[in-house]
Amino acid sequence: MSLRSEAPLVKICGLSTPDTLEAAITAGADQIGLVFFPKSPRHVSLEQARALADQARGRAAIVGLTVDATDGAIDAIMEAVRPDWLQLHGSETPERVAAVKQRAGVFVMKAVGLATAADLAAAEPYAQVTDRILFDAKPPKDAALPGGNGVAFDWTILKPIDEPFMLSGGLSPDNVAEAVRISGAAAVDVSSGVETEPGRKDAALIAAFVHAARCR
Ligand SMILES: O=C(O)c1ccccc1N[C@@H]1O[C@H](COP(=O)(O)O)[C@@H](O)[C@H]1O
Repeated sequence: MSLRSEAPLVKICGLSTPDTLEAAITAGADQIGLVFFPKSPRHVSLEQARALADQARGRAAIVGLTVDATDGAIDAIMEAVRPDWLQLHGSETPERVAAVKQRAGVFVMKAVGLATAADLAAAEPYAQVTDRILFDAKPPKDAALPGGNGVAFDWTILKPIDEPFMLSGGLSPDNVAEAVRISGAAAVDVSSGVETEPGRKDAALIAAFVHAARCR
């Protein structure tokens, strides 16, 4: 059982404007996420991402989120954006995660979708090849996106996990403190819970989320 007392690391994902990026950094976010997935309302071009990354560099860790990206796409992101982390949010195998990590030479986190405790077994093969496991909710059956759906899951199933992990899925300023308390997460990640509509981040919600995550 994980009984954490220190404040969790906070990642704000899907930032796409200089103003909301600045709001996340000012609020004290540890990591900022840039989404490279054209189906997402948070997708950014390489040019947009390069400018946002330049604004964030040295102030918060930069995470590039990809979904089953090709080597060419990974190379293009690494060259243009130079993220500190890659977040692999598709159906990448452990072998693919290891290959991406070696190719890119940065930290890699792998998202694993959970609905029930039985789904935890899917994370085991990634333990040796990833720098962090990100437990997210399994997407709804008809979802267009593999993440960023604002769907939560039963956080109690994470209680037995000993290794530090990141938690996402339907987190918001209203529930993040309880989610950390119940799950024991070392880090939290939010996208739609700090938006007023899909893809539109809100500075006040971002500040409220960071505050709520840290003040338990
Ligand atoms: O945010 C997106 O648009 C996205 C697209 C494709 C894969 C993952 C995506 N976001 C990640 O999904 C989870 C949960 O997000 P939410 O807070 O429930 O909206 C989070 O890890 C985001 O990084």
